[in-house]
Amino acid sequence: MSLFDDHFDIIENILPYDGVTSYYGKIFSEEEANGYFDKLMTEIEWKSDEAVIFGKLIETKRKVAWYGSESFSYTYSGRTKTALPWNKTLLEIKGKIESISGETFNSCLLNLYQNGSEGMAYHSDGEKDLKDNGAISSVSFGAERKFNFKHKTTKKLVSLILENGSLLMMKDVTQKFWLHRLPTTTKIIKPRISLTFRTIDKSK
Ligand SMILES: O=C(O)CCC(=O)C(=O)O
Ligand SMILES: [Fe+2]
Repeated sequence: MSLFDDHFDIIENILPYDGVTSYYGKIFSEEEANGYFDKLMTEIEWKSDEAVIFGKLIETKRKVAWYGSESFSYTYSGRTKTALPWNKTLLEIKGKIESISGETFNSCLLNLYQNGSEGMAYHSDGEKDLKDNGAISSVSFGAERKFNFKHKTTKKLVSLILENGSLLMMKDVTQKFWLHRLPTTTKIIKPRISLTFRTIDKSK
């Protein structure tokens, strides 16, 4: 299948300035997306996330997993993790987003939020192991959730809904100027999985 066989209602840039973040909408059919959701629930080695906050080791409710092309180690929130090898499902999804976007990725952080009480606070993904200004692709399965961006200095807010089977691509200087979060909500009672594909720069 060529790039041009796919037609999406892409929003080229949801940000008004200081970065490029494209929303491709649903890149998988409802049926495909639900199939991937079920596979990822059972195939992925989900673990509670651990973070060191104010010198204390805490466990988050959100579950995570870390996969990659090599057994990369990845440090965030003061903890180092080692990537598991890709499985068939992840390679399929990775292939699809690479063909759509023309970008390549060598690792993926997966998040499982059981319901709206679980989210992720404002942060940017400019970790030192990542390629500078490398694209970060976030694919969503399951419950639709709101997603917010906040500019680091102007405090401008941008909000969108991440649909089942959708792709959001943060590129260029987005991480440098904007924070993003998955806000919690009492309205959502179903689980959501996100896959955030990244590029680890081994020379760093
Ligand atoms: O779940 C999401 O869509 C966001 C995840 C995220 O920001 C991250 O893993 O860094
Ligand atoms: Fe993030």
